[in-house]
Amino acid sequence: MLVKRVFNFAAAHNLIKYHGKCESLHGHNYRLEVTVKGTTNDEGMVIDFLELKKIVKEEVLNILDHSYLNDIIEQPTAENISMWIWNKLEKKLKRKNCNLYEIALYETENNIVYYRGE
Ligand SMILES: Nc1nc2c(c(=O)[nH]1)N=C([C@H](O)[C@H](O)COP(=O)(O)OP(=O)(O)OP(=O)(O)O)CN2
Ligand SMILES: [Zn+2]
Repeated sequence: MLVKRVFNFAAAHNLIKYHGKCESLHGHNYRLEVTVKGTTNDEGMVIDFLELKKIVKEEVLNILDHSYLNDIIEQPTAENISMWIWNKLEKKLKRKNCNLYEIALYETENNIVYYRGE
């Protein structure tokens, strides 16, 4: 069973190794979807939505929201940001009954990256 929670954060970046308009400093309102896969526990939950929110807030949003991403992630494309988020969350979301399944990062409503650890 898959359980997903949706988050939003705003951040600025410039893609230094990219030749085009995204070389210049600009920002996005990112939509982040974190999906956990597993089986239900005694409480009937794969993972408590509130716990998922706390972990993502502490590990990701408190760092990335309203940040200049280049200070945190080298060449912060949606692909590289997704991998960084995966690496921050994978161990924190590993349980007997579930683990991290997918990161979906929407840079715009049309530009989306999905990462499942490979
Ligand atoms: N594979 C990737 N390609 C691009 C990335 C990326 O992270 N991965 N990033 C950018 C720019 O940073 C940015 O996303 C471009 O955004 P925007 O100009 O808003 O994109 P669109 O022109 O497609 O605008 P829409 O409103 O979504 O149509 C570039 N490429
Ligand atoms: Zn951009």
